[in-house]
Amino acid sequence: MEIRHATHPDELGRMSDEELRARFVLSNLFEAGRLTVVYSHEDRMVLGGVQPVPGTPVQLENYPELRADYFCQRRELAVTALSGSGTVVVDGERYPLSYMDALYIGRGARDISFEAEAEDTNFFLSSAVSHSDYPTTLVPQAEALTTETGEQETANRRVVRKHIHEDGVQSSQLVLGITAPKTGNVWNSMPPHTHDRRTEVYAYFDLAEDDRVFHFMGLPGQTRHVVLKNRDVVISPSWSMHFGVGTTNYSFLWVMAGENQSFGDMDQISVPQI
Ligand SMILES: O=C(O)C(=O)C[C@H](O)C(=O)CO
Repeated sequence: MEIRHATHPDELGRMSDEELRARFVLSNLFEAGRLTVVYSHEDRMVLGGVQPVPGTPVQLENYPELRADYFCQRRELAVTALSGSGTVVVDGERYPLSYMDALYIGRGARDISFEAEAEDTNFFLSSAVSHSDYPTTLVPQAEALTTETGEQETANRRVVRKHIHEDGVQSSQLVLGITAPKTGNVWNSMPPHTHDRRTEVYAYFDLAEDDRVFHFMGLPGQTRHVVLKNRDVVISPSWSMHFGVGTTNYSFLWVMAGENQSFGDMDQISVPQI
């Protein structure tokens, strides 16, 4: 399991573009028949991707770095389908997952595997340390709390779906949803914000081969950016702004962990402050 260390804001301005990507961007998480996971010391989140081949299930391993008897001994896990459809099997119970469905798996689940029904089925994994037991629960896309925000005039009208959140499926730390700018809209998370109490990870998807998202990070007045392709993932430390603009519209999964689970606990940054 690859380890990504935590970052002080002072380091950001000194990093080369390559160092920036090596610290914050996870590329190539999704490879046919493989499960790839990365341990981030930002709120101890584990992030991963699996693209099972139909007919060949992939088992969630126990990684020695966790010093645990099994992956979810002290952790909760969310599995979200970014494309395709399949089944997540948790201790013998089968949970069908289609595009934009999410499965919350509570602490204590021992035996977890991933099966694909369709070609190009991609499941994104996000996990945080858990101090409570909450039931494993499927959240189909249609049952996510769905709202719209932003304005067409400023190219940021978008649909925000919340799958795991304070007023919905309970978790110890994870707060997770999917946002999709509408056709002709390209900006996300405008105006930008920080939430010093939570790390946030964005996994961009639904991008065509030739499209890219320019994702901005850093302190106000000290922004850096990374250029991301389909299914690239970017880690935002709690002190960092996180917003992006695409060469087209796209979808992105956002997942947070940290001190609280309050979605509204954020400090807005006005555009001139960026
Ligand atoms: O487009 C948005 O606005 C978002 O989806 C914001 C994310 O959910 C987020 O960054 C929450 O902190």
